[in-house]
Order: sequence, then C-alpha cells, then structure tokens
Amino acid sequence: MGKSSILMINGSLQKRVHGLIGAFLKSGHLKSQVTKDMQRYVQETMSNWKDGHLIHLQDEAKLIVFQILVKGLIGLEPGEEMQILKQQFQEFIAGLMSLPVKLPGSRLYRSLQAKKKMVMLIQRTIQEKRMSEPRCPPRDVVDVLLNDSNDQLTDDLISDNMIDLMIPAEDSVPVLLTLAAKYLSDCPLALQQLEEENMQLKKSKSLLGETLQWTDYMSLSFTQDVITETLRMGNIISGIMRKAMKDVEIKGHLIPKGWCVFAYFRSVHLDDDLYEEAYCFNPWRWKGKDTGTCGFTPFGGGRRLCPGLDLARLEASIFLHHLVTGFTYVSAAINTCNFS
Ligand code: HEM
Repeated sequence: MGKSSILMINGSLQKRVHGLIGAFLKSGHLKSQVTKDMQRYVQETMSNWKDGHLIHLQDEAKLIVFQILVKGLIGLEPGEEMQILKQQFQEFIAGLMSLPVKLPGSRLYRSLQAKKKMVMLIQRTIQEKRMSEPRCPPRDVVDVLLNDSNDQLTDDLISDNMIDLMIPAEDSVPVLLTLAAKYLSDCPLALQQLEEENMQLKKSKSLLGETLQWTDYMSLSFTQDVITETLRMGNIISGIMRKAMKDVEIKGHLIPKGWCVFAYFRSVHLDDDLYEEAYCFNPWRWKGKDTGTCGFTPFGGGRRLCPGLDLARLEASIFLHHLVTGFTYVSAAINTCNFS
C-alpha cells in the first residue's frame, strides 16, 4: 500500500479524501448507475446457470462486483482493459500477505510488478480525463478527486487510492452474498419471506411497466433485515485496529499511548447479552430496529466508517432479488432457532 493510501493517511487529508469518496459513493447518481449495470450483469451471469451445473457463487459474484467497482472508481467499462486490470489485481492481492522477499520471481516481486502495471493503466485514464472538460456531475471517483481544488490530490495519490479502494471493496460484497445464500439455505422461513417480498415487488413493477430503481431495492424491509443479520453473523471484517495517540482509560483499563488495540466485532456481534440466541440466523430480530448502535458495527465507525456501506447493501439487495425471483431456491435444512 502506498504512503498516500486512504487506509494509511491520517488527519485532514484522510478526512478530505474520505469525505469526497463517501459522498460520491452515497450519491443517487452513482446508485442509479450501479443499479442499471448490476441488473444487467446479474441477469447475464444468471442466464448461464444451467440445471445440474455446480455454481461457485462467490466467484460469480466477484466478477460482477469487480466490474461495478472499477466503473465507479475510474469509469472503465467491461472489455480487454478491465480483463487486464482484474488479472493484475489478483496478482497484486496474492502478494499482500507474503514473505517479504523482493527477488524476481517471488510472490512479493510479482505483486509489486502487477501494482506498477495497474498504476500505469489508471494514470493513463487520469491523463485523458485531465485533458478533457471536467464532468459535472462526476461519473466516477477519479472525476470527484480531479474536480477538487486541494493540490494535495496529485495523480500519484489518486491512482494509488483507486487500487487501495479495490482492496476493501472487491472481496467483502461477494462474501456477504455467499454468506446470505448459505444462511438462507439453512432457514426456510426466512427464504420464503424473502421470496414473497421480492416477488411482490417484481409483479407490481411489471404491472406498471416500470423497471426497478435503487430506491425500490432499498425499500424492501425484510431483504434489508436479511442483509443486516448476515452482516452480524458473518462478521466479514472481524475487527479493526486503532492506535492510542495518548493514554486512554476505558472501564478502568489503561491503554498507554502508542499501544495498538484490536476491536473484535465478532465478540460483540455474537454476544448473547446483546443478541438473544446470538448464533441463530434470525432476520426478524431487526424488524423496526435501529442498526446504528454501538452493538452493531460491521462497517466500523467514527471518521473511518466504511464509505462503501450503502453501495454494499445496494449490490447485495439487487443480487438477492434476482436470485430469489429468478430461481426456485430449495432450502435443505430445518432451522431449530426459536423465532418467537
Ligand atoms: C460487506 C461489505 C463491506 C464491509 C463489511 C466493509 C467493512 C469495512 C470496515 C469494518 C472498515 C474499517 C472501518 C474502520 O476502521 O472503522 C472499512 C473501511 C473502508 N471501506 Fe469498507 N466494507 C465493505 C464494502 C466496501 C465497499 C463496497 C467499498 C468501496 C467501494 C469500501 C471501501 C472502504 C474504504 C475506502 C475504507 C477505508 C476508510 C478510511 O480508512 O477512511 N468498503 N470497511
């Protein structure tokens, strides 16, 4: 990761970059674009699913999510360059956790080479954008950062950040989708209610001759509760690190300045004192409840709160909608949880 990565920087620059990216990822403009593209990619992908063929859901979801992500970040459409970027990104990721040996042929070396190639491709895109008129409203994150007047937002910072944004985003949503499918397979009641809610929306929209908008997907309350419960049980990011900048005392425990603390979400999200039958997948527990509490932090919190949280929820809603309305989904298990 580069020195100017959003994951590494602090202070006012992090606040600025985080604010710009977060506002764009939450914008109605991006959500409409994502909805249109995601519907198309999901339908294309699912139309290839044939009876009797094994489907690797996470891999299929990964390809869709990567295409959506790269378009939202740098404006690239699916095609040859997207394919190259995907290959290079996989090589780069493989070296993130590897022996620190930078000899030619080593995993780390190959990873760094892949990152260089990605940077070159993204910098070319930035140059092209710099030579054309600024786009208003911005269509991707590069547009947003280029339109800002802060002179710390150099081409190097922008290209590094595009790659570093792919790291938290690329895998998390496919894992969320895969876990949702798994938990639903284990819970026929939830699957049935999810199907009913989504079929109802599909029918009412088709009667009106309208296509589904992002607001339609987000208005599906039970679908949102299924996603919330999957985030709680799945703990896709198991926790976050924080460094104490000064001595801090929490509930009688001193954390000396300079110490690192790991806030472990799993121990909170699976705490029986906070969640009745915490190991049971029970989307109904969220009915009418506020998800913005300290006991539920799958997207972290504070000034580093995940800027992609709305996008993750929207992508999951679209995927689940097409999964349960396009296929007969057979649940194999009987859930023994008490939902009363
Ligand atoms: C299920 C999906 C996702 C989960 C569970 C998730 C979770 C998280 C968590 C726990 C953090 C750390 C927050 C903290 O330190 O307090 C984080 C940070 C971040 N996430 Fe996500 N994320 C998801 C999807 C996404 C997506 C789709 C994007 C972008 C398109 C994204 C971009 C980021 C970025 C840039 C940060 C760093 C923010 C900063 O340090 O200022 N994430 N995410």
